[in-house]
Amino acid sequence: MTPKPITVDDYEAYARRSLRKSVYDYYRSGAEDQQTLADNVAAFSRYRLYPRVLRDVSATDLSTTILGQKISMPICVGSTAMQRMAHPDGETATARACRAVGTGMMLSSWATSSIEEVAEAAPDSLRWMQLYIYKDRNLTKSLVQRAERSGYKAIFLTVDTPYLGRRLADVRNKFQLPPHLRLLFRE
Ligand SMILES: Cc1cc2nc3c(=O)[nH]c(=O)nc-3n(C[C@H](O)[C@H](O)[C@H](O)COP(=O)(O)O)c2cc1C
Repeated sequence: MTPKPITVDDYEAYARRSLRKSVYDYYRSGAEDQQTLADNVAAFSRYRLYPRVLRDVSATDLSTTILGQKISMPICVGSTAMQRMAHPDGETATARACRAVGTGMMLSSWATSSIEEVAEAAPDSLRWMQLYIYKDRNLTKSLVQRAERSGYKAIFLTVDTPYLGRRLADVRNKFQLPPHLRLLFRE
């Protein structure tokens, strides 16, 4: 039996074994030659945790606040599109997981679950909405209004997508969203 994944690398290996190649490649790839992706991974590997010894550790606490909301640790889930390609529950499962550990989740504008579905799956969770500005300003406005009505606490505006990065793995795989799924803004 394959052991339960423990580290991020274990989960990546598990995903590689479990997902269709085009889906796995979509989740794991960066743009062009992926130099920024490699730089980001290298930057994270330079972080060091300094141990502080001979202190009172009887009640340790990683909690902090973000935009006035308390979270259990300084880690949240950023916007990542099309999560139902990995599991039928998709973004609703991510929202439940974030609630279970007491942190926040940013719902992608390219989510494969609706704004309302995610809110209903984890009603008292901390949720934000990531927004692209569409040429159709009424569509953009209606996404903001739906997020507000469903209790999302903030809008995160993504500004680097007038042109999408060219993701070579997706070009090679002729990546397409599986036909049984729809993007949130196309409902
Ligand atoms: C598979 C995947 C999907 C993503 N989807 C979105 C998205 O829908 N909207 C968005 O603003 N950013 C999206 N991003 C960008 C991430 O939110 C994040 O900004 C980026 O991955 C850099 O952070 P990292 O170095 O922690 O990966 C996506 C990233 C990945 C890897």
